[in-house]
Amino acid sequence: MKPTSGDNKIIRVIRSFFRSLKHAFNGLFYVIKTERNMRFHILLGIIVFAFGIKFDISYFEWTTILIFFGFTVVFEIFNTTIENIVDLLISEYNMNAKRAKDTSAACVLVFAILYAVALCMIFIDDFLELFKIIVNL
Ligand SMILES: Nc1ncnc2c1ncn2[C@@H]1O[C@H](COP(=O)(O)OP(=O)(O)OP(=O)(O)O)[C@@H](O)[C@H]1O
Repeated sequence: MKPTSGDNKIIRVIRSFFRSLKHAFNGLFYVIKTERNMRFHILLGIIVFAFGIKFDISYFEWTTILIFFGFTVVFEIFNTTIENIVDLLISEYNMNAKRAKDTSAACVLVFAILYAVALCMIFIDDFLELFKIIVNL
């Protein structure tokens, strides 16, 4: 059976969707490859995931961790976007470039601090229990 123009349109839409997906993954891999902080967030995420399983945290706690982890990673990606745009626009030293990069980095910092506080609130009891067991050994 011959493909109709409707079929061709669907194929074009699917191809364009996968092309966009490929570009988005290229962006993600670029940030992972170039940003040490991003690799740190991922490593921390894996450790937190392991602790979450070990201490059998609640559904609400998993959701909280997921939201904090997700936003920290997203802010790190945006930070890299800002850095690249600034470098594209200005190659020499410029006070506005400095402020743009510093404030963009501050977004990640503020959220990372809130993430750390949330992790402490979630795991503090489990860690205290573990500490007591170790001390009593
Ligand atoms: N063109 C510029 N003019 C003035 N200051 C700049 C400029 N480019 C970078 N800086 C300063 O140097 C810092 C580091 O910038 P750089 O582009 O090296 O980011 P980075 O080391 O990748 O940062 P991060 O570790 O947050 O990803 C910036 O936060 C800013 O204070």
